[in-house]
Amino acid sequence: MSVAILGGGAFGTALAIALAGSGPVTLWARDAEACRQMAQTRRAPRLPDIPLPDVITVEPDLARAAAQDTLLLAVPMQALSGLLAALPETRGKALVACCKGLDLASLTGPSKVIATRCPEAVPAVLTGPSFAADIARGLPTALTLACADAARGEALQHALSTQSLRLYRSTDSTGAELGGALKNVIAIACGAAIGAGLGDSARAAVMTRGFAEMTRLAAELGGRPETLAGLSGLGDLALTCGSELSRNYRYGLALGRGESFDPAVTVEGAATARAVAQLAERRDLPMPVCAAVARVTMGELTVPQALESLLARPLRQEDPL
Ligand SMILES: NC(=O)C1=CN([C@@H]2O[C@H](COP(=O)(O)OP(=O)(O)OC[C@H]3O[C@@H](n4cnc5c(N)ncnc54)[C@H](OP(=O)(O)O)[C@@H]3O)[C@@H](O)[C@H]2O)C=CC1
Ligand SMILES: O=C(CO)COP(=O)(O)O
Repeated sequence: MSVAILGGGAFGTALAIALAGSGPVTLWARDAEACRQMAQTRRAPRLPDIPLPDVITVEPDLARAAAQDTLLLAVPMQALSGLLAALPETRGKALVACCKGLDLASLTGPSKVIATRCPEAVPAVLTGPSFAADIARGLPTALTLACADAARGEALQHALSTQSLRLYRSTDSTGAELGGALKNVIAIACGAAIGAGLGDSARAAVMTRGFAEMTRLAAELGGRPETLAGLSGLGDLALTCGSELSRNYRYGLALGRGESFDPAVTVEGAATARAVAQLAERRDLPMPVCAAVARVTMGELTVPQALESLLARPLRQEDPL
């Protein structure tokens, strides 16, 4: 199986470094000058401490990179549809989404975006708790490889696992991708809670009620609740809501402290919160934490106002769904 990674940011570079131990890998980035520098210096700008092994070919030409038979899509979620539209023939290829979010234009996750843009390809999702720097350093990591086609999913699981990167397989792409998308929204809420000085107990409450919202929306959209309890849901929620290495969590911290945040940093949870709020409204689903994150990140509510509205909700039974 020949592999190309499309997207030369932190995660794409980390995956390329991890997979380089198994054989040749192609790494495509959209900026030709950045590609030239990476090829020359064997360092990537978003992961500068770890050298690129020689078996990684840095490829500025998208068509040449996309000639490989397995393509790992490691661009931000809102860029996925445009990238897919630019790909040449993808018939029969495995297109593995590595992005975590919902597409604002279609309100769908990456596997549906792939199925819409590239109907002849086999969509899959690689998701779960993993910081790019950990993967690139070869620290032990467990992720979910989800593919509705069980046989192709098993082949991908074996091809993309390494000694330190352990993939578990699933056929529930919807549940897996929603876990990865929604945990970013909850991580913003947890960061805001800590940033506003509300304490660790409040963070645990937000995580747990946020997890109920994740499970509720995933079940509504056809995902399996047990998938949400796995690496792609609960596992990634635990990592992202508790570590300042997470950009979503750090963004939430800044919101809670009333500080600014660098707009150039990739924060997937903000757009995803807006998509979730629209989906929840259309389907009349209670998603109060996600709705609060959407309104705070759009500047419609302050963190104290969001807190007040969450605490004013009627008391209810503790049902996850
Ligand atoms: N970093 C991490 O620890 C993890 C990230 N992920 C997910 O991976 C995805 C990518 O994140 P990450 O690599 O960290 O983000 P980065 O911000 O590090 O990099 C984003 C990359 O995407 C490129 N890009 C942006 N827009 C486009 C576009 N329209 N077409 C082509 N390339 C584009 C950027 O190019 P340029 O530099 O030219 O702007 C950059 O190389 C996200 O969905 C994230 O949630 C998943 C697990 C872990
Ligand atoms: O998805 C991640 C960890 O699993 C990375 O989280 P951030 O995008 O918040 O940095």
